[in-house]
Order: sequence, then C-alpha cells, then structure tokens
Amino acid sequence: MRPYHQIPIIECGEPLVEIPLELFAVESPHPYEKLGAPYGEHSPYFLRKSLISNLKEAQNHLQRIHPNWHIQIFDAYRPVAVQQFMVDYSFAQALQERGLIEAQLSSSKRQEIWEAVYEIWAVPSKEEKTPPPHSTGAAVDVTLVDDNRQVVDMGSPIDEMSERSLPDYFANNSELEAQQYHAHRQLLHDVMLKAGFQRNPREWWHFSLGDQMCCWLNNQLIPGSSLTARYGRVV
Ligand SMILES: C[C@@H](N)C(=O)N[C@H](C)C(=O)O
Ligand SMILES: [Zn+2]
Repeated sequence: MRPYHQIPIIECGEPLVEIPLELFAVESPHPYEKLGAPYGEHSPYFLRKSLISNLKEAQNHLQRIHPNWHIQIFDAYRPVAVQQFMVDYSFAQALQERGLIEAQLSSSKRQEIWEAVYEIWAVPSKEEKTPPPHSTGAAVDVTLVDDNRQVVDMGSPIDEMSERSLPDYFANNSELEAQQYHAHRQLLHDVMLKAGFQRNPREWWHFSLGDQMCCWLNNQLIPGSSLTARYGRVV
C-alpha cells in the first residue's frame, strides 16, 4: 500500500476516450506495445474524457511560452495486465543490467531488485481500492518536444530505474547542462500543474488528475482538504 491508497474512490463513470493524437506529439511505436504488452480493447492512447481538455490546456500554456513546442505522449491508459507485464519486464531488465540470473538470487538480492522495480512502478493490484494509477485512465506519462519535434532533454529517459528520475534530481547541480534539465522539468511541471494535474513526487514525467495520487497530493498541499478520487480502475 502507498499512502495515496488511503484516498476513497467514488467512481464517476466518465468514459475512456481516444487522445486526439494529431494535436500532440506521440512516442511511436508505443514503448510497451512494441515489447508485446497485452493491450485489450483500448490502445494505450486513451484517457478519461475530461483529461483530454486538461491536456490541451497544458499544451496551450506551453505554447504561450514556446509557440511551436508540443507535449509528447509517452503512455496513458494501461490495463492491469500491462502493468503486470511491465513490472515483470522491468525486473528481468534489472537482472540483465546487473548480470544476475534469477535462479541464483539470494532472497535479499531478490528483494533489493523488487524494491528498485517498485520505486517507479505501481503494484499491478486488481483490488478495487488500490488500482495502479494508469489503469484508472487518469494518469499520463509525458515529455516535451521542441520546434523541430526533437525530444527536449530532461536529463534522463522516462522509466529509468534510478535517482535521476526524481523530479528535483538536478535542482542543486550548478553545471549548465543540469540547470537546463531542471528548467525543462520545471516547465513541464508548471504547464501541467496550471492545467490541474499533479506530478508523481518520484517521476518527472508522470502526471495525473482525479485519481487517488492526485487527490492525495492535493490534500497534502491544502490543509483541511479531503478530496476523494473520482476515477477507479477501468475494467
Ligand atoms: C514507471 C512509470 N511508467 C509509471 O507509470 N509509474 C507509475 C508509478 C505507475 O506504474 O503507475
Ligand atoms: Zn506514469
């Protein structure tokens, strides 16, 4: 359980709808589809209906500062089966990167690697009260692209299992490049926040609105506030 799982969910029943991809930039091919992740009837480029307006609003804020920049969609709706697939895939990747073989792992090493995986991935829970954020259709992983549709450098790739994924990782680094990475992350954060999203405190790219994590973060910011989530898992 994460602290945000304490937030009650009162499902509002809003439909999942396709993101109008022609308005945004898109990571293509989709990073998890290309790995063979088991998507069902919806593609990853779906979100709850009202979040589409919020995403457009975020891009409008961005384009007031950089008229030809776009928000790039990396991932949005993610069925629990895909969450499970990606958690297993990331565990296997982590073993490979460390030159380890699963059958030879000590239990403490195994636990250490699972902890690293769950630093950035939500548990693929099928419980109604603890849905993975993306399975609600109210979370989106995004970055920015510039005038030339080049991905803006945020200092680390999306989904990296390292401290560099922390939003403020470069905040206190005085090197010029680090300051630029931080400024880009801040810009993404600012435009998304202005449009109503909240950012995952552990990941510079993950934003949500109306799910448990977003409400929990808003409740932390506003004393006395007890928002409840309006989006639960989409079945
Ligand atoms: C790992 C990243 N793509 C992500 O979405 N993380 C959050 C916490 C999640 O799994 O919901
Ligand atoms: Zn995410």
